[in-house]
Amino acid sequence: MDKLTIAMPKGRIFEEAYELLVKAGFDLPEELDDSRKLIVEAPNEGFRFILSKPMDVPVYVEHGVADIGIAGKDVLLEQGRDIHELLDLEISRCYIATAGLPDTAMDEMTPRIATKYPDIASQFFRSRGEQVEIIELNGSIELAPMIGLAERIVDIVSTGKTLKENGLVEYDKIVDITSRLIANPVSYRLKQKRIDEIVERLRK
Ligand SMILES: Nc1ncnc2c1ncn2[C@@H]1O[C@H](COP(=O)(O)OP(=O)(O)OP(=O)(O)O)[C@@H](O)[C@H]1O
Ligand SMILES: O=P(O)(O)OC[C@H]1O[C@H](OP(=O)(O)OP(=O)(O)O)[C@H](O)[C@@H]1O
Repeated sequence: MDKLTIAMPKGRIFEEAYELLVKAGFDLPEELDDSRKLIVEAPNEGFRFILSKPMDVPVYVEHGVADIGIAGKDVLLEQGRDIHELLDLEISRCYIATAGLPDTAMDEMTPRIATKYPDIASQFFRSRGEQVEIIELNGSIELAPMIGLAERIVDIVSTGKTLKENGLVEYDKIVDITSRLIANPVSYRLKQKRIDEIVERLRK
């Protein structure tokens, strides 16, 4: 049987995704959860896991070097890649929102928006007919309004703790986010039976 390659995101989605796979009864090697290896075999399942940055999971899947993978809906919306979304895993729940300093209007000619999600942010402001300048950052997005780099941010909110502790408030909720099981379209066609079995076990 052909080995199935599964792209797993490292970082905060990993723990919940790993737990979900264990709950679904998959026989996973301990080293998947407890090593620095980037390729981990699960011989009893006929799987091979590759461990990548969350933003890179859809890249591996789109190029077909991973058959399936787990990715945040935020990453899927931002990248708009040619992949199939198979299942909402309902893990790593959060949402994307605009936020900024309290009681501030966006009354500049072209307000600056700091974000890790330039596409989602542009689309949101375009849909409201507002012209903005997008400033792309890689993390600590909440810093931007505090230090005068931007009037608003577009970022993930989960507990709201980061906004609160930095004296920021939420303005608009843009979209709810959870992690999804995704597949390469060709892999899905060729290995549909095995992939559907995985989907069914995870759905339960
Ligand atoms: N606060 C949060 N609560 C729940 N899920 C989150 C939260 N922040 C991000 N996520 C989800 O987890 C994914 C990012 O995970 P993580 O923070 O580990 O990676 P990252 O942002 O690439 O971080 P780093 O670059 O520090 O590795 C996002 O795509 C999103 O779907
Ligand atoms: O609402 P909360 O529960 O506080 O979570 C939201 C924070 O979590 C994420 O940041 P992350 O920890 O990934 O840090 P980074 O943006 O600096 O990478 C996100 O970008 C927010 O800053």
